[in-house]
Amino acid sequence: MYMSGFGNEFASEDPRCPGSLPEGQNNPQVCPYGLYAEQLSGSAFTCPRSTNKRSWLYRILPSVCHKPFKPMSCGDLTENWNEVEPDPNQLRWKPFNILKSSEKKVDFISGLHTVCGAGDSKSRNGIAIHMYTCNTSMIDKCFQNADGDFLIGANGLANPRDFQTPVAWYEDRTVATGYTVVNKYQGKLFSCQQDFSPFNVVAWHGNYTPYKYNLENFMVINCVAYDHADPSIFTVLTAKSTRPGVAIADFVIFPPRWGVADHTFRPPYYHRNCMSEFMGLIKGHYEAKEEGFQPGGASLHSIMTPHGPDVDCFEKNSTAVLKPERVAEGTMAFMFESSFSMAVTKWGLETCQRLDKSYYKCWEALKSHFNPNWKPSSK
Ligand SMILES: O=C(O)Cc1cc(O)ccc1O
Ligand SMILES: [Fe+2]
Repeated sequence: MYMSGFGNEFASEDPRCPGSLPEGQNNPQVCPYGLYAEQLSGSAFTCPRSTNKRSWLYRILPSVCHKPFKPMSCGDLTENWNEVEPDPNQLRWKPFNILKSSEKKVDFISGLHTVCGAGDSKSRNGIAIHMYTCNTSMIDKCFQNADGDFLIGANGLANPRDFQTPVAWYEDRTVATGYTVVNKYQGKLFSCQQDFSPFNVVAWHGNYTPYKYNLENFMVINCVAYDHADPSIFTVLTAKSTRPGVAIADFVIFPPRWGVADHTFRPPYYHRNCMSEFMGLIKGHYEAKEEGFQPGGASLHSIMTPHGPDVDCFEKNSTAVLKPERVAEGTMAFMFESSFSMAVTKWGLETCQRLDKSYYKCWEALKSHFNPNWKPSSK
């Protein structure tokens, strides 16, 4: 069950415990049902009210009831941005491998591999892009990320009502064999043990919440006259930096839509960007590259690294008869557009063995169409 809305003040009680959310105050001397009150803050206390985020959780036991955190193996999760030498080339990865669970059990945490990033979790200014591939559920184990939320920000053309926040639900479960809480803290993983399930929130209220959003619901706006609008029109979420308009990362998608622009080369243009562009394909074909960029794969076009449509896309769309047509049908590609100049990790460049070494060839056959005798009338 979910509640709909973006940035709302929500309130929720598990229906098994009516009245579990204290009325009129956050800290009654004794909470209903003998629950513990616990605040989860998502902004500094001193942020102006309009940007302040926090939720009040009423739990069976507070989160603090755990044995000390101990460092654990981070696998291929890293924020060492100096592992390999900088590489300004266009990079493209084939679909990342998903191991069979009979080969090796990989859960969400051990399945996290850092591909690239920049900045630093200590100064809390930066970005890291991880690939996860997993084949195993986490049993009696959960994950918290003290370094940042996985994807947050303000809304773009995603309708607020399509953001879905879970209602309160608890399990009152003692785990004698131990429940593991894994914490990502300053780029490293730590784990601790406790003897109960942390999914014990009976009631809560507030505006700092997890949510899910179905990308298929995005209300697409596109050019209805001429020229190619830049992809900011497809922004789902923005992680803002301190500079207005300059994002730590915009999360942008390329959803199915109508292409109707007149006298226009409709696909993405050739460009060099003062931002980094990390792209992934979830399904279908990306409009600027019908081949090579595969679902489950990725690409990185670093700051000022030239890129654009491959030769087939260019030739086809330079001569196409421009009728209204569906673009990207059955497709979902996404991009993190970031103001950070990202470093690629050793895993991303070497260990994963998914780098497409022939990527640059998709532009090799582009030929000159230059005609010095061209006259405006020959248009
Ligand atoms: O490079 C890309 O494929 C992403 C992209 C798409 C687009 O429509 C305009 C600019 C841009 O960077
Ligand atoms: Fe681009």
